[in-house]
Amino acid sequence: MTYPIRPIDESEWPAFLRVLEEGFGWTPHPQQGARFKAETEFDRTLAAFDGDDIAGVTAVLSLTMTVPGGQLPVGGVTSVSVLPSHRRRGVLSALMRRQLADIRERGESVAALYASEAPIYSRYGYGRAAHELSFRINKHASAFVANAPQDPSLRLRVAKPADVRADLEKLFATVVTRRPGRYERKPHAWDGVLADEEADQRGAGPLRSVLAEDGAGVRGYALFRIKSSWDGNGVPDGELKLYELEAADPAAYALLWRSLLDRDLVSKIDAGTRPVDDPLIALLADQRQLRASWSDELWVRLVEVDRALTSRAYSAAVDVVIEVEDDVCPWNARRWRLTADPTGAECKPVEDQPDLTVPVNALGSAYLGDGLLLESLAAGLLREHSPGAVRSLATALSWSPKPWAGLTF
Ligand SMILES: CC(=O)SCCNC(=O)CCNC(=O)[C@H](O)C(C)(C)COP(=O)(O)OP(=O)(O)OC[C@H]1O[C@@H](n2cnc3c(N)ncnc32)[C@H](O)[C@@H]1OP(=O)(O)O
Repeated sequence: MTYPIRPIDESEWPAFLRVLEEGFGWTPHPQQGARFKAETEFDRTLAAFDGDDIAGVTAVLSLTMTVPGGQLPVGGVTSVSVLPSHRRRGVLSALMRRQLADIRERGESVAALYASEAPIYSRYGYGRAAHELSFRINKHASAFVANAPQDPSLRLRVAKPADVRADLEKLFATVVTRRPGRYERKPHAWDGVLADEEADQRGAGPLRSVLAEDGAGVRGYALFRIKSSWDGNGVPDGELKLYELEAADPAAYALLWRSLLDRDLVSKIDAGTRPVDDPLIALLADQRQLRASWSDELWVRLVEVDRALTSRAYSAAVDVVIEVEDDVCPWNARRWRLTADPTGAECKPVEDQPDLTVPVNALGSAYLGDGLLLESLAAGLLREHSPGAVRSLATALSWSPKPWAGLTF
């Protein structure tokens, strides 16, 4: 069976939303639904129709994402859902193929997404490109190393987040270009970050902020909620749930963490998503106390391999012929010679013998600099024809800091 696919217009939003609600088993509260609609780019939605009814949906957000050495327009794939009555009939596959063709036509060479489940997207050429750590720290075991940075000119300011939105936006704009995977926030995204209706609080009180600043301005901020409680013996046992901690420099970063870890009446700090190379790991005297858990974060798809590979910077020189396997975007499936060094890159179609053969999702997983090509080689998922070719490409593609988006889209 085929299901005709087209973008929806605004009048079809309730039907589009219903498919998302059914797929995710989720009901947005009215303000959440309004924010969601406001950030939807209707000309970038797609719906698969069964007669007059929508059976499956997806959408793209036009993101400006940091990649190694710069920023790039990236198709941020979101809102993927197929009605439970229509699952496993190829609706998602049809939507994904059409969406990738649209993204290419739009001129974006890279697509990215957050996956609800890890097994879904590699078949469409997406690779696991960034990871996150969650920390669950006991305040009483959170001492810093003796040489943690300190800056006496820094002071803390407690403020209602909505009152300091301009400061938060300004600081965020200075840090967003520093780490691959981060993307610029539009006003709707900030509305979501700062949303504070009771349903957003989930029993953990209002959104709070603390800023680190000096005479010249704000150098960092943290956004969090506190769920206060006392145990049966009357000992304070509050929990601080951290949403964001951004800082322009190490001293502001250390001060903000210290202010959270030392918070009175709090015994546990739950940091839901942090980068895998979070400087807090080095600051803590006892890293085991992070009680970290690890998960995939962003998935990346090279929609046009050559343009994507020439749109980022390289850590080292490389000259390899890559044979790319790609069933979903056949224009990528050929041999490419990548010649790159820290001053620039060129990627040309060639007929030469390949140095390595890679599925396109392996390139996506290496694109933001996480160094995952060597992991794929060790797992037997790549074919190396010239010894050392994978290591050479992996070294050139690797980047510091490690990729992390930090906010679901
Ligand atoms: C970026 C985001 O928005 S992530 C959100 C994704 N959405 C959800 O998780 C909501 C709940 N789930 C759903 O709506 C649906 O199950 C979807 C969208 C995940 C899949 O839609 P379907 O139309 O059933 O997928 P489709 O029939 O095209 O499946 C294609 C292939 O993927 C496989 N597949 C689909 N979903 C999954 C899954 N969750 N886990 C493992 N394999 C899957 C199918 O088995 C099929 O494999 P095959 O080609 O070897 O037969």
